[in-house]
Parts: sequence; structure tokens; C-alpha cells
Amino acid sequence: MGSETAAAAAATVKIPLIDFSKTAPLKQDSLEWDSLRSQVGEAVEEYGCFEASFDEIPADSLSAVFKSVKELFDLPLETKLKNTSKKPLHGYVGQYPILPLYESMGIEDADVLEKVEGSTKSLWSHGNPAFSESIVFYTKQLSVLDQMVRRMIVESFGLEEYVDEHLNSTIYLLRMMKYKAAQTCDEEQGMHPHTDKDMITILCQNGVDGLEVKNKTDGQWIKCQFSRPTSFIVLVGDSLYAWLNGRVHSPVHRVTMSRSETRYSLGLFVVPKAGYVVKAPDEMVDEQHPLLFRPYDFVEFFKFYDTEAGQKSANALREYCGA
Ligand SMILES: O=C(O)CCC(=O)C(=O)O
Ligand SMILES: [Fe+2]
Repeated sequence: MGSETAAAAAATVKIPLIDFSKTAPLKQDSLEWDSLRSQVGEAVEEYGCFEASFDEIPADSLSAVFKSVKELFDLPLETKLKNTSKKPLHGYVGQYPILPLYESMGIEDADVLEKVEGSTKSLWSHGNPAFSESIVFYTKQLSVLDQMVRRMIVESFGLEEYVDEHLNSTIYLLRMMKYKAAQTCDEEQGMHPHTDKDMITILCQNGVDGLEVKNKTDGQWIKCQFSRPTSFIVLVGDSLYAWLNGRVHSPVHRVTMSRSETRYSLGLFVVPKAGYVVKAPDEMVDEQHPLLFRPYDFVEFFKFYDTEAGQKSANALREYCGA
């Protein structure tokens, strides 16, 4: 293949689209379940991600969430800075000279109304019920997709007996992101290349593209399309990679802004609970698959990731607890 043809072929590589919308309510052990499970299993091994079409959040609820997110970022900077957290990357993040387009805000336990209301009180003195309700509804609906996807992944590695333990080992951290439009005609970095540290992340955007995933096979950047209004991108994080002892791929991804429109995105980060030790089940370790990581407490690892050494490391998890 000539280099131009190869470049054109690389440019058209797409991450798999998996349709969860036609089968709700989806029954375990049905033919549909088995078919989706094999598509999910293949996608997380080959790409570490896929686009999920999932209809359980009506279009007007999605618009309400993005309206709330815009309202939040329109608050004065001094107000946003009040949303602090002792945990790294949980409160307001922004104003980084190296990432001038980027701002984000996290809400832990975003499926629990009282928790979300607690966070909003630091931003709006009387709270903001419409904001809290739209965030909780969004998180609860999307948790259905999360639970289905993780159950399928765990089953596809023959780990049925670990399903409940695994599903109960996590909480939901919702991060709302704003990327200002590119200031020049060139492509500008919205977020630097990284892997997520959690179990999985489910992303949604306001119609403005920018997410790119590095292809495992040829290292080319694949532009992620949210091809339907109800599309979400599901990404494997390093903790699922570690728990499955390398059987799935945790993809490097980044955000590139090339348009004159502001991008808003929502990331539902499925994060191991405080005190939960990520340890690969014995079934995942054998001669062909020696143990990759020593068991680790996610919260402690995340603290390391937030240090200068962790941020500089090309592979923070390997540096922290590589076996
Ligand atoms: O905004 C996006 O689409 C991606 C954000 C992301 O990768 C992250 O917050 O880890
Ligand atoms: Fe990410």
C-alpha cells in the first residue's frame, strides 16, 4: 500500500459501534445478551473502547444535563474554585497554562441526590435542584449501561462468580468538562494523551467532536464519532486492565480541538471504592499470563498519580505497583 493509501485507510478506522438500544430490557442469558457480550469482549480486547448506542436517557434529559453543565461553567471562577476536594481530580480543575482550553469539575457519588446537593451548595448558596436532579438522573440511567457492560466483560473471561464482588467494588465519579473552542485555525490540545486510571469511563459530548483514541495495532489516532444523539463512548481504564491481568486494552486517548465551538463532555468514571484492593483473580494468572501488578489500593495509587513523579511517568500504574 502506498503511503497516501495507508494514511487514508488509517483515517477511516472506526471504533466498534455496539447497539444496546433495541434490546432493553435486556435479559441475561438471552441470545441478544450473548451476542452483545461477544461484541463487547472483542472490542475491549482489540480497541479498549467502543461506541454504545443506549436510549435510556431521553434527548430532552440529555439537553437538560448539558444546559446544567454550561450553567456551572458560566459561574465566576472564584465560585467554581470553591468546589474543592481533598482527593485529586475530584473538585474543580482548570487554569493550567499547559492546557488553556480545559476546565473540569467532579462530583463523587453522582447517583446519590444528597451528595450532589452537597456539592451544589458550595456553588449556588441555595443549591440548584434542577441541576442536582438532572445529574442524578443521568448518572442513574447510565449506571445501567455500566453494570451491563462490566457484567458482560467479567462473564466473557469466565469469571461469573466474581460479578457481584466486582460490580459492588466501585462508585461513580462524574466529571463535567469544558473545552474552549480552538483559538487559532490549527488543531489545539484540549487534553493531553493519557490512559484512565479507573475501571471504565463512559463519555458523552454536546455534539462537538474532539476525542481521539490511539489504535493499539498501528499507533494511529482514531477520531471518535458519537454517531447517534444517544451515543456514548465506553473506555477501559487501567484498573480493569490490572484486575483482568492485561486481558483487555486500556487505550491512550486525548482531546484535540479544531473547531470554533465550545465542547462540553461528561465522563462517568467508575472508580474503585476507598479501601478496595485491586487484585487479579487467580484464574487470570498462569504461565502465559504472569501477574502484571501487585495488589493495590486504588485511592493510594491515585494519590501517587497526582504527584509530580506520577504525572511525569509514562505508565504510572506500572511504576507504582508493577510486579
Ligand atoms: O472529554 C473527553 O471526551 C475525554 C476526557 C478524558 O479523557 C478524561 O477526562 O479522562
Ligand atoms: Fe480520559
